This record gives sequence, C-alpha cells and structure tokens, in this order.
Amino acid sequence: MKVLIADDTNTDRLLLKLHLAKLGCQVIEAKNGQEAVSQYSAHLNEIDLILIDVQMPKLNGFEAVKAIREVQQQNKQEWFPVIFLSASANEKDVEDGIMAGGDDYLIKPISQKVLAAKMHAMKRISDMRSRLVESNKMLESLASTDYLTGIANRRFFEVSLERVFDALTNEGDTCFACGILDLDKFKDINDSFGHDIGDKVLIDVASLVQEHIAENDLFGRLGGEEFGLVLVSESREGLIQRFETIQKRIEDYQFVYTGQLIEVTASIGVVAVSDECKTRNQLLKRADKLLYQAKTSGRNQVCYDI
Ligand SMILES: Nc1nc2c(ncn2[C@@H]2O[C@H](COP(=O)(O)OP(=O)(O)OP(=O)(O)O)[C@@H](O)[C@H]2O)c(=O)[nH]1
Repeated sequence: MKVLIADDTNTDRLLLKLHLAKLGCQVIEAKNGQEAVSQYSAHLNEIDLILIDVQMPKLNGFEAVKAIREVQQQNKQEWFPVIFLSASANEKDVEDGIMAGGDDYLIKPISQKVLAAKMHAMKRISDMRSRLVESNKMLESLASTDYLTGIANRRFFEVSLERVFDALTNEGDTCFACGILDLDKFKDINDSFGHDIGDKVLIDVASLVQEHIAENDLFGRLGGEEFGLVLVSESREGLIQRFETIQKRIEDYQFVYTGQLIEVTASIGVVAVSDECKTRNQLLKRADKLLYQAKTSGRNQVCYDI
C-alpha cells in the first residue's frame, strides 16, 4: 500500500512513518497542506491512502483534502480513503473533515493497533469499490457490444452517431458521412450453408470492415446483416474512396468455410449532413433509402447523397 502522510510536526510524521513501515507500507511525506496537494498530484493513481493532520500551515488538512479531491475528480482518478489526524476531534471537526472529503478520524497520539485496524477497514472498502467499478465497466461494455461480432451494437452506434456528427461538424473542413452497409442475399447464404456459417460470415465481415476503421470513425452492427458506419476524410473524393474500398474488400475477400467458397457482397447507402438531414433519425432514414436504391439497382454497390 502506498500512503501519503501529511503532518507539519516532524516527530509525529516520523513516528507514523515507522508504524506504516512495520505494516509494510510505502510512504510519501508532506510537511504541510500545500505540499500534500502537490505530492498527490505528482503521484496520481499511485496513492492508496492519505493520512493527514488537521492543523497545518499554508493549507490546513480540510482545505488540502478539498483540493486533493478536486484534482482527483478532474483527473478522473479512482477513489481512495483519507483519514484525518488530530490531537482532538470535536463533533464539528469530524463533520468538517467528512464534508471536506475525508473518511475517518484518528486521535493523536496514534495507537499502532487502531491505525492498523482502520487501514484494514479502509482497504476493505477500497477493494470492494474497485470490484464494483470493474463490474460496472464490464456491464457497460457488454451493453454496448454486439454479442456475435464483438463490435459496437446498435444502441452504442445510435447514441454515438449524433455526438460524433456534432464533433465533426465543429471541426469545419472535415468531410464525413453516415453509411448503412447490408449484406446481399444473406438469407440465401443461411439457407444454402446453414446459420452457423452465416454467423461466421457476419464475424468475418465485421473484422474486414474494422480493418478500415480509423480512430475518428464509427462502426457498429445495427442488427441482422446490417452495419452502420461513419467515415471521415479530408475530401469528398477521399470519402467516396473509403466507402468504395470497403465494399470492394468484401467483394474480393475469399470467404472459405469447411472447404466451401461463399460469394459475399454488400450494398451501402451513404448520406452526409445537410439542412434537411441532420438529426440521427433523418440520417439513418436517408441512408436506408439510399441502401434500398443500391439494392434495387443491382446490389454490390454504394449509393451516395453527399
Ligand atoms: N446467420 C445469421 N443470420 C441472421 C442473423 N440475423 C439475421 N439473420 C438472417 O439474415 C437474413 C436477412 O434476410 P433478408 O432481410 O431477406 O435480406 P437478404 O437475404 O440479405 O436480401 P437483401 O438484403 O435484399 O439483399 C434472414 O434470413 C435472417 O434470418 C444472425 O445473427 N446470424
């Protein structure tokens, strides 16, 4: 455990350091509140616990912890416990300490046994919180991932679409467009080769397209054999080229399963933002119409309104 101790009294700090060393902790020291804030900032994401005196020059313990919690939030750092140290703790001090972002209080002189017990309790809370944060991250990822292909699902794509378009619109010169890609005659693939092979085709198409997806693009499975794309380029021609490359990549790829070569092609409808077409629903509706146009014009092609 890495512990930051802040105390202006040298002997108190030294004693605390000895206690903590016996408990196997690594210690970082600060001689006043201001130094505690800078030490915390210099060791972001490393500190597991702060033990901080209330009465200190420059910034007192309460002010320092308030500032530390702000730095923690600004830098999106994980929560860690803070224990105040004081020669006396009246009700008001305890209240102020908790309100400032502290979690517990220790009365000086500090008993090694009480210190060890409190640290144990804080570690338990901290571990429990870490597990909760991990579970939430996993749930969030599951809720936004397509179970079959591992790419973003419809929910994530739709939620991100407006945000991505807003961000790109503010960038001024950038060209970008939204596309709906739909595999051609996919029902025939399922019917001829079986649903499991159909699934493999979907997985392979997703990873083929993914190879062409850059950091600022967006790609997700909208459902069935339908995928959503937002591609970015420096020019309109560059944008068209990117959609054509993806369509051609699918056409040229050798989809071979259990020794059988399957012909797979895709149609794409592509739309850019205009005065009449700027909301998420308008964009998806227009892209869908263009996709229909690509299908009725013979499939295996891209239709644009950009
Ligand atoms: N293997 C597999 N098939 C799926 C999945 N989701 C949807 N499908 C199938 O995808 C097929 C889509 O068929 P249609 O909507 O008729 O479209 P299509 O045959 O691709 O024809 P066009 O789009 O007109 O070119 C249906 O047979 C669905 O059962 C999936 O997750 N896995």
